[in-house]
Amino acid sequence: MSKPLALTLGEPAGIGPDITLQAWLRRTELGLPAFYLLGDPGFISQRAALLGLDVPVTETHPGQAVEIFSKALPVVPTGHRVTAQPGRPDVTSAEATIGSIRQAVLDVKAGRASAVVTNPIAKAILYRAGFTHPGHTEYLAELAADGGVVPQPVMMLWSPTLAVVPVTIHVALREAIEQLTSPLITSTTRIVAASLRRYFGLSRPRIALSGLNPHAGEDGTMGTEEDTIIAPAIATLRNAGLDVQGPLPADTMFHDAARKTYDCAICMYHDQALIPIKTLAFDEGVNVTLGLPFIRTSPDHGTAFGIAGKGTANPASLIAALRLAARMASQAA
Ligand SMILES: NC(=O)C1=CN([C@@H]2O[C@H](COP(=O)(O)OP(=O)(O)OC[C@H]3O[C@@H](n4cnc5c(N)ncnc54)[C@H](O)[C@@H]3O)[C@@H](O)[C@H]2O)C=CC1
Ligand SMILES: NCC(=O)COP(=O)(O)O
Repeated sequence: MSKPLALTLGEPAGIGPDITLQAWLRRTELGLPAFYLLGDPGFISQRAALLGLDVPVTETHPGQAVEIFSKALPVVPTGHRVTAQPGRPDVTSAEATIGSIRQAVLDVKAGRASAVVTNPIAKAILYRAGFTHPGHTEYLAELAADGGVVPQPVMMLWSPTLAVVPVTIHVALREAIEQLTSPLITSTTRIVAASLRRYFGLSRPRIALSGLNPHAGEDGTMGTEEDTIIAPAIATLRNAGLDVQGPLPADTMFHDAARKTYDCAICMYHDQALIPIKTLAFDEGVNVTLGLPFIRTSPDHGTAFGIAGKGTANPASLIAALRLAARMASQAA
């Protein structure tokens, strides 16, 4: 791969810096794709020293990152000084965190990077600093807007054993039910099907849609959204030639045999989708944003403030995110 991956700073008081350093240290052993970190070189050197990790850091620009990567961690400065202490987040880091996401998108749009990989952010901390987007997923869609048109971003959590998509994303459960419509389900499913074809090489992806209510509504006795919203969406999708099954009871669609019948499970709300994958594949799960004009992946976990700066953070999910971004980029090339 000729272009590097652009890796964002994330919340600097969290484990993002720790897992970035650990991933770089394992680059040769694991044959990782080249990446550069968008952040403050001095800050990342300090975290390496705190963790006792021998990671040389080189301040650079994206064009030199691939060459530098074998010898040092390439860091592209964003112009924000970072002073965060592990486990003690505060709003003063917010601009550095947000600035690195903005810069990563500029880099990928300008062809300087092959994909965006994000380190975890602490949403509540960014909200306190005035950030108005629920999370990366929605913010990246705003940054991807073309001529004022914001694409629909779709959150997919992917692992070798399971891929899941929540139709509604970062909203309260009550609001998720209100947001649920047949057009939202069909547009989400179309984006998922197109992305599985384009980036994952599945010529005819098999998609399973969950119900919303217990037992998928039990014939309308435990809720009617299956009949009034989800089944009509499935009919539209089948008429368009997509391989879609459902609505399936969410409690019985994730066991071993059931998972073999589909390539991706589309669920109606955040926890319905994310609980099964984080239970089955926390270490290798990757959060992918579909529907954007560029590739974005991320570890499936959050900032883990309790273990930041302690040397116990597992870099496996970030490593999986780096690998998947590179795989998607080469599949799409
Ligand atoms: N993509 C992103 O930016 C995401 C950000 N978050 C944010 O993270 C913050 C904390 O969220 P939580 O629900 O506590 O989830 P979390 O994933 O940060 O932590 C959950 C548990 O898993 C452990 N853990 C997480 N990652 C680990 C790793 N790499 N190695 C070892 N142990 C690990 C933590 O120590 C904790 O016990 C929130 O502010 C949330 O908004 C959460 C998920 C994704
Ligand atoms: N639970 C997943 C999550 O919070 C990740 O959100 P995003 O920041 O990638 O939009």
